[in-house]
Formats: sequence, C-alpha cells, structure tokens
Amino acid sequence: MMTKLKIAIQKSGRLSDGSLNLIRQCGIKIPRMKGALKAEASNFPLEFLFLRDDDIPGYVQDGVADLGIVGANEAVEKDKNVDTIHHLGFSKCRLSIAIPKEQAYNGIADLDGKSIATSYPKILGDYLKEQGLKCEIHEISGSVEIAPNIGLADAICDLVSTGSTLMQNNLKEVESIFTSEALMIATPGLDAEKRGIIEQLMFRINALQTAGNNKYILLNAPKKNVDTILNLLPGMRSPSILPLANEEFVSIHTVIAEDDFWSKIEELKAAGAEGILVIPIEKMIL
Ligand SMILES: Nc1ncnc2c1ncn2[C@@H]1O[C@H](COP(=O)(O)OP(=O)(O)OP(=O)(O)O)[C@@H](O)[C@H]1O
Ligand SMILES: O=P(O)(O)OC[C@H]1O[C@H](OP(=O)(O)OP(=O)(O)O)[C@H](O)[C@@H]1O
Ligand SMILES: [Mg+2]
Repeated sequence: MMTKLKIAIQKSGRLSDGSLNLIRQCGIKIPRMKGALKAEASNFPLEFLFLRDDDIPGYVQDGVADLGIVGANEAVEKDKNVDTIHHLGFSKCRLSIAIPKEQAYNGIADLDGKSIATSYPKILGDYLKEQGLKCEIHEISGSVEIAPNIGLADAICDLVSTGSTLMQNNLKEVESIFTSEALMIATPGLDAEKRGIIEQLMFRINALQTAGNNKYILLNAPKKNVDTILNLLPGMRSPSILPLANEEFVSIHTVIAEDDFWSKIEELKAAGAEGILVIPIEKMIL
C-alpha cells in the first residue's frame, strides 16, 4: 500500500481557513464531507484529521498524525516533543496581558501579587518567572476577557489580534509576552518515505510563500535612463528589456520584493518610469 502522510488541522476556528487554503493553493484536492473528521486528498498522498487545535501537538508527538498545523502559542504551551518545520505566516496574533482600562499602569512591577486569568499557564508562568514576579494564575479554557469583569481575576493574559475583544470588554493591553503564527509541526524521526512526502509538500508551500512576497512589475522607461532604473530594480536574475513602438522608450519586466517596490517607487518615477503595472505572482520556484 502506498504510504500516506497524516496531517492534523483545526476542525473549525481561527486556523481552519488558512490551513485549508494553504493546502488547496498547493494544488491538493480535499474532498470534504460535511461533519466528517477524516478525509483523503484525491491527488496527493495526504490524509487529513480535523481536530481541536489543543490536541494537535500531542497527536503529532505521539505519531497519531505525522504533521500538524497549529499556532506557535499552542505548540509552546503544550510543550510536546515535536519538530517545527515551517513558519506559515497566517493566524498571526500575540499573547498579551491586559488590565481594566481605568486602572493606572506604570510598568510590569504593578502586576506583582495580582491574579491573572489565562488559557496559557505555561507561557505566562515562564514569563512571570523570568520577570521575577509572583502572581496567581487562574487557568480557564475560554472567554478569558470576561474574568476581570466578573471578579475572577485582576488581569488576563490572552490572544490579541486587532484588540477589539479587549476594547469590547473594557480592557487595555499592557504587556505583549509572545508573538504567534501558524506553524507546521512534525513527529520527530519520521521514516525516509514520509520525509520524502513532506519535502514535496514543503516544495509547494515554499513556492507559494516566495510568490506571495514578490510581485511581477512592468514599466515603460526612457531608454536614456535604463541603467538608473535597472539599478533600482534588483531582478530575480536579470530584468527583461523589450523594445516599444516609440524608440525612445523600452518596457522593463522584472520580479521584485513587494517591500522593495514601495521603497523604490518615488525614485522610479523620478527616473522617468511610467505605466507601472504590479502583478501578483501565484507560484514562484527559484
Ligand atoms: N484573533 C486572532 N487572530 C489571529 N489568530 C488567532 C486569533 N485568535 C487565535 N488565533 C490563532 O488561532 C488559533 C486557534 O484559535 P481559535 O480561537 O480558533 O481556538 P480555539 O477556540 O481554541 O479552537 P478549538 O475549538 O479548535 O480548540 C490560536 O491558538 C492562535 O494561534
Ligand atoms: O484582538 P481580536 O482581533 O479581538 O482577537 C482576539 C480574540 O480572538 C480569539 O478568540 P476567538 O474570536 O477566536 O474566539 P474563541 O474565544 O471562541 O476562541 C482570542 O481568544 C481573543 O479573544
Ligand atoms: Mg483550542
């Protein structure tokens, strides 16, 4: 029987769409029946287990799943023996300590002796120890932001992204203690065949991520300024330069990091670049 890799992804929640989109953008088809907790890709040796995210590090450690997509917060909190093989760049958030909005805050020492509600007792405990603070940690599994409003704790430590949940609950963020994004984790010591399948999957994921960070750019430039413009555009290898009907101009095509593009745009315009088109790249293999 052909070896298949089992990958654990969150059944439903903040990681689900990103995980499924990533797999689909890799060209892998997931025929998912509503309510089914297992599925098999029809065109790649991959089997999916749809789980609660809290359980994923443990299942990956034990080899129930070979791979898993989970937030760094959960991977570190659960402290299981798994290999982090890739940072996936979605579900970005931070773990922060927050206190009631109206309370004064002059620094971390203000937290000493306070009670803090959280679903992340390990990460918070390690942080408090590092800071030399003694706090009482109340572990709760969800709706953490309600804790100060019902007298359960003085402060909270929970995930923050836009900050709107804190605002709605009359809290303010005072310390950010951990930054998180989705990670691809794997069981340590997988056999060569499974590692081979992971390599194929990672090849596709890398092609997507490289493409996402780069843009294809086309612009028209006065021939006399081509050297100046090429100096501003570090291409993948070398930009293409195509003639135009107007012989005083050429068309330049190249691939450039999106960040570079924004930092160079004014200089490009000053060098006479016009008709600038920036086009997304779907996949990019270097
Ligand atoms: N507001 C957010 N913005 C971005 N990423 C987030 C946000 N909240 C959580 N995450 C990330 O997504 C992961 C899953 O969050 P979610 O709220 O869906 O978890 P959950 O309620 O524990 O789900 P489950 O039912 O699977 O246990 C978190 O561990 C974190 O890595
Ligand atoms: O800063 P924000 O953008 O408001 O996001 C932060 C909120 O998002 C997460 O909860 P989620 O909405 O996933 O609900 P949950 O409590 O059911 O996990 C997290 O636990 C925070 O409560
Ligand atoms: Mg969970």
